[in-house]
Amino acid sequence: MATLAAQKQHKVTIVGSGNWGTTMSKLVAENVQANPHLFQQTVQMWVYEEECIIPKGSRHYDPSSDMSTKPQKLSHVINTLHENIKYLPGITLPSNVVANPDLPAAVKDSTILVFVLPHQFIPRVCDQLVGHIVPFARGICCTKGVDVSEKGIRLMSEAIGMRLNIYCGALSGANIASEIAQEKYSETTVAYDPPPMDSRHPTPKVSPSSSQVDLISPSRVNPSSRSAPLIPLPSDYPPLSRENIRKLFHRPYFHVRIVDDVAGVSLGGALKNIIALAAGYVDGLGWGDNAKAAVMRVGILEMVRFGKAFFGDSVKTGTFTEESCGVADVITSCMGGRNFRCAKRSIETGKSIYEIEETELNGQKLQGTSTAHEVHTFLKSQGLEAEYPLFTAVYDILEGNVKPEQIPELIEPKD
Ligand SMILES: NC(=O)c1ccc[n+]([C@@H]2O[C@H](COP(=O)([O-])OP(=O)(O)OC[C@H]3O[C@@H](n4cnc5c(N)ncnc54)[C@H](O)[C@@H]3O)[C@@H](O)[C@H]2O)c1
Ligand SMILES: O=P(O)(O)OC[C@H](O)CO
Repeated sequence: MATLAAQKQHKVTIVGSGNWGTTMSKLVAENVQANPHLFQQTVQMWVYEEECIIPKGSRHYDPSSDMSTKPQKLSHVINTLHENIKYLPGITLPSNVVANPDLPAAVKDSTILVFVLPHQFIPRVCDQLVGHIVPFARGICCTKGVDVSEKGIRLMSEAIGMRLNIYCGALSGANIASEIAQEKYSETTVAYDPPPMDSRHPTPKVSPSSSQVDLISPSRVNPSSRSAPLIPLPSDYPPLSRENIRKLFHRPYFHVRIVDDVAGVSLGGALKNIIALAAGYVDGLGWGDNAKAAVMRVGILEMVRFGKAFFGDSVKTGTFTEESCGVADVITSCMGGRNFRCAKRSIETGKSIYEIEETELNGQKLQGTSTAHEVHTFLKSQGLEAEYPLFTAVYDILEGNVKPEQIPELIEPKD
């Protein structure tokens, strides 16, 4: 009788430990416990090390303890208290989350790398990862942003995939981290279109109602732009099929829908942050919900136009209009996201949004401000600023070239 080859389990590392990074670590750690045949039981969480002190309002505050009186390494505090007191206070992390400030050690032998850093840090962190990851690792990018350079525009998943020569999918949705950390129901979209070599078993249907889940098409990350061909996953690991990737993220409170449109999912997450700034501006002016809905409508149209214009036919309109990563993320971000809140506060207080970010976010980072600049740089290089009046208006507001009160005239179609 034939014996089955001994199966290894995938080691998972979360690269990032901010508000979303820590939430991701929590839900992934719960899922590896639920799937011990697929995943190793410890989830490494890379921490960009800093010193912190337990604040007075924390449930862990104890004036007789060093942690409450002397600055401590954040990674040490997380591993001792099982709580990220700085970026996700009040949430207990499973004990199988291990905070690790040593990047090469955190990713050593990991076959699944989940990237959850603010997008401005991705290129430098990827440079530090070169030579330290297994060559057959696969990535999932949960970062919302784009990578703009003199060469043009790339998705963050592409920036990761090309730098590390790995396949990288994307996860994005209407996902305000603090709600998910409290296990309140939400949906997300995972774009995972794995190389055929990863799906040794037939890919099961994920949701019969989705028109997109059955499609297996070539990777959107152009393999020719890699320095070498993708390295197949060794056969003693479970296949990294869509279903197994889904098992890593899906929770009873975090519902995953899988699509194959990596570009659409990534662009939805990046561009909605510009729209959320516009929504914050009009709300800060006291213009109410109709005005917010107007900038959301125009923003969604620009998002679709942008995707189709610069990422080709692989981008599906439905990704923006039907999935959590599109319209739903625009809505949630324009109601309660940090970009929305900080833009609104900047109008209400007369302070710059950068000052609000610095003084009110306790180290958390806005993505919309830099994305507005990056998208503008790219559009200008194409001579197409006028085709994207809302994105351009937000850039001009940030630069002080126009006032938020001018948004209606700026986004009005020109004959
Ligand atoms: N927070 C959310 O609700 C949420 C939800 C979905 C997606 N996202 C996306 O996830 C990504 C990460 O956001 P977040 O909310 O986890 O982070 P955050 O804004 O809460 O925290 C900032 C993080 O950046 C780290 N950092 C600071 N300087 C650094 C450096 N030089 N190099 C590397 N890291 C550094 C900090 O240690 C911290 O972990 C963003 O792209 C964001 O848009 C966030
Ligand atoms: O708080 P924001 O504005 O970074 O948005 C958070 C998430 O992206 C919402 O889905």
